[in-house]
Amino acid sequence: MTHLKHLSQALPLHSQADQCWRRTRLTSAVAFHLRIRLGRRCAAWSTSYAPSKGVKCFSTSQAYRSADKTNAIDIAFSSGQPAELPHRASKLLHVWQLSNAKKGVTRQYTFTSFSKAWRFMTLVAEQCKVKKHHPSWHNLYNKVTIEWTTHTPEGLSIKDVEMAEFCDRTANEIGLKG
Ligand SMILES: C[C@H](O)[C@H](O)[C@H]1CNC2=NC(N)=NC(=O)C2=N1
Repeated sequence: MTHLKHLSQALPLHSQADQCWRRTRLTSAVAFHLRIRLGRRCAAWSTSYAPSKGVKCFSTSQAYRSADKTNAIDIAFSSGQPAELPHRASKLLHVWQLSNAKKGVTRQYTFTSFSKAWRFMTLVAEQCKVKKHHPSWHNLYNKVTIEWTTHTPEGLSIKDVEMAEFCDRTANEIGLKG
């Protein structure tokens, strides 16, 4: 390495300046290129698969790829769903858990009384009639456990996500314990 230092020192002054100018141009061109690439990736990541909590714009392509895989592949979506489904589904996952071989989502609500749990179930049942979509659920006193999945086309569909969002809104309006 030392001989390189000697070589550059031996170069005429205008040649050293030229080298320096080239290096500067190269560095800023690379930086610009990286900013564009990473910027695009982060934009794609945040609009398609980013979870609502803990969204991170990863600065390396490796981290981006693994994060992308985790969120895109870990849910078994039904076929023929709208483009916004992965994003809306991933937003649920801070309170819902994947179930049924990752083809469904499940959540347990705890209310302060049986009558609040029953009111919740009544409102959800009314919405099931509207959407023609029905849960698998269980009630024990003030607790309701509910699971959404789609049998045809098999997987997690937009109807499951819409119903899960409806459940969260309704439960919050009624008021949860704690
Ligand atoms: C014919 C009728 O629309 C279907 O059987 C509906 C009824 N409710 C449903 N509910 C759920 N959760 N998944 C379905 O695939 C489903 N299918």
